[in-house]
Amino acid sequence: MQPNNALLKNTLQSVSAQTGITSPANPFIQPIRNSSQSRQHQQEIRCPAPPLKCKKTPYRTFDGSCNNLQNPSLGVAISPYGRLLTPNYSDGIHAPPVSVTGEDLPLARLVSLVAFGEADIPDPQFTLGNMQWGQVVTHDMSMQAGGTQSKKHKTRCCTDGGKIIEKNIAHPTCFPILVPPNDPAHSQTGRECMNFVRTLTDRSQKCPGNEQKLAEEQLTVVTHFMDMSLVYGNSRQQNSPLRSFRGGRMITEERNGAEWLPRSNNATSDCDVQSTTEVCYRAGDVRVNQNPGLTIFQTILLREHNRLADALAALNPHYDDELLFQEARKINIAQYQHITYYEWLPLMLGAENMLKNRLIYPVQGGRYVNDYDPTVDPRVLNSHATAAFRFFHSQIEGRLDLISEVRGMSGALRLSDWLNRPGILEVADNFDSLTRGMATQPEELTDSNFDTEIKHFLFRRSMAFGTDLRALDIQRNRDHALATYNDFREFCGIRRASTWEDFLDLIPSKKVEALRSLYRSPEDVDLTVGGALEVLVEGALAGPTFLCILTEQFYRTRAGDRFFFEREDPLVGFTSAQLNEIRKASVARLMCDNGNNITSVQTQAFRTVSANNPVLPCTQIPQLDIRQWQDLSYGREFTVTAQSFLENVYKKK
Ligand code: HEM
Repeated sequence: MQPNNALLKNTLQSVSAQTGITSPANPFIQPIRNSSQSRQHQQEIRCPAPPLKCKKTPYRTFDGSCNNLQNPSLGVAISPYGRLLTPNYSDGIHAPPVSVTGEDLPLARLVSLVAFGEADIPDPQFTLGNMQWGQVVTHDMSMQAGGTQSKKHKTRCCTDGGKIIEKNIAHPTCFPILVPPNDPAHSQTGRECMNFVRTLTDRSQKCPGNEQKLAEEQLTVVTHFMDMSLVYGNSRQQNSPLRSFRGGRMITEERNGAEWLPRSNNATSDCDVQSTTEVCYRAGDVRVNQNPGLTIFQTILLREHNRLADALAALNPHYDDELLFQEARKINIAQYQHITYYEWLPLMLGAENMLKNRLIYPVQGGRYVNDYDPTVDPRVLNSHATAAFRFFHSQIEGRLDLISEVRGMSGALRLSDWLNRPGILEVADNFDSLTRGMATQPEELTDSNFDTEIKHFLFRRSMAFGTDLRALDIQRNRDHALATYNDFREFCGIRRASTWEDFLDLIPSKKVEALRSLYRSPEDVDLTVGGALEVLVEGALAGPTFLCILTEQFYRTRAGDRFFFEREDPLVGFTSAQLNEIRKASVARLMCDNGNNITSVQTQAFRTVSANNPVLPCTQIPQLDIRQWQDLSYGREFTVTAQSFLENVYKKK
């Protein structure tokens, strides 16, 4: 079956027409500050040894160790993803899956072109901020080892001219995405190959536990917990260079009256900058610069930390830097977990579904929820990170609107012009205009369409075309050898299909026809593909199979986290009065408090503006009252350290 050329031509034309939209000239003029930081970029990927001893402390470790006291390594940075089902390697250990007939699976790029559309349909209910928060949660929870994501990978599986490098001379981790003949985009430039490097595994990195030749498990290099590791880093070594060690603050750089993320000391390797003076940032996560919306949220969350640290310092001048830092971090993470579980996830997974499956509880005020269960495995599931959660790539919009305080549109950016080039945020009013844009512009409808900007132009770096995120997702599914769509249907209690017609219970007939034209058997359909073609469950933004995986993941992420913010635990929890304040947090409040000069936003910023959700002055958006953190249990004459604070916690019990 031939891909639909006409459709692509139309969309290509409309995208190139967008190039005319405001694309501010290269504006980045700040001198580089030399620092000895951002060592995480050269970090070697080695599985850590288990911690020798876990300390009793109210605070999380940076690397996620000692969250589970019975198994202190569970969920630590640089460890394997979890699995729900046995991997589907064709050799049982390492080789990507093939068809049940023994033949190759259809090319990932062909599947992307034939099974997925690229229609531009704005979502009537949800804003671009909804999509963007999802990427924040993603980056907090996982990052496949060895991936550079936005930066050009050092391992080349294709020549720069787009030809395949022969298997016998290519790097063993190469698994290039082959471009089908007549590809509507790449046939125009003769590209035959898109780079793809396989994820590093417990076996490739010689991690303890897989000395026998067992099936490989891919490694994720960030902590599995929802702990804002993207802001604070995934180890003490990553965290230290991000801290100012004064007043509990993280390092920021002040320019033009605003606080910005600190600059990377190697802009040319960390970003796709066009000059060495162009701004490129560093943060707890190396993906920080990937796209403007992501960098905005990273900045907002960093500014929020410093805002909280300053407020705590004013309230408790006897606290030392470490205590201020850890308390601000604890509040920041709690607010973020609250927003994620009570404001964001209900839109994605459906509030009723979440209540039913104990992902949220109908609690208010300062009431605790004591559902921590040390037997729950908190690790990020491979099927979640590699298939189900990536379905929300469908929400990405290729055009970013610049919106003024009175909610007028003053311009727009083309996404592929600004990937890995964050300096655009420091130009004029762009930071606030794009933040308001995230609260105003609709995201793309969550469906089987993926924006041309990510399907044909991703990371194009001034070239005519780039790579294809949908094809990357499909190839990654095979790299990680996820069990098939049919296997996951069965796992989720849905009838296993034995004929193509059996898929009609969840997938529209046109899409089943597309699958039939691509795959040799219903048994071959990749999870990433089948799951993304299902009709959405009422009230949620995923079909039944993905909803089952996502629900399982977010149950584990809360019930398996000893530090989850709703716990009553006197050591790691909050007082009831403090919990009541945490529950006032919202993404709207974060935008109000941490924009450069944002003075109004709607209360539910993940939802589009409407009569029920009007833009309001920030003064009307509920706000946490930091006075609940005033600590009067010490005399003011001496400095309170994290250690003496802890001793006091014990004394009180
Ligand atoms: C403009 C926005 C975004 C861009 C450009 C983007 C791009 C990418 C890229 C390039 C990868 C790695 C692909 C690979 O090599 O396998 C990736 C991985 C991923 N993305 Fe996105 N993404 C965006 C937004 C989102 C959103 C909104 C979500 C979910 C709500 C999401 C979820 C994921 C997940 C779960 C992964 C795998 C993470 C891991 O390594 O374990 N992304 N994305």
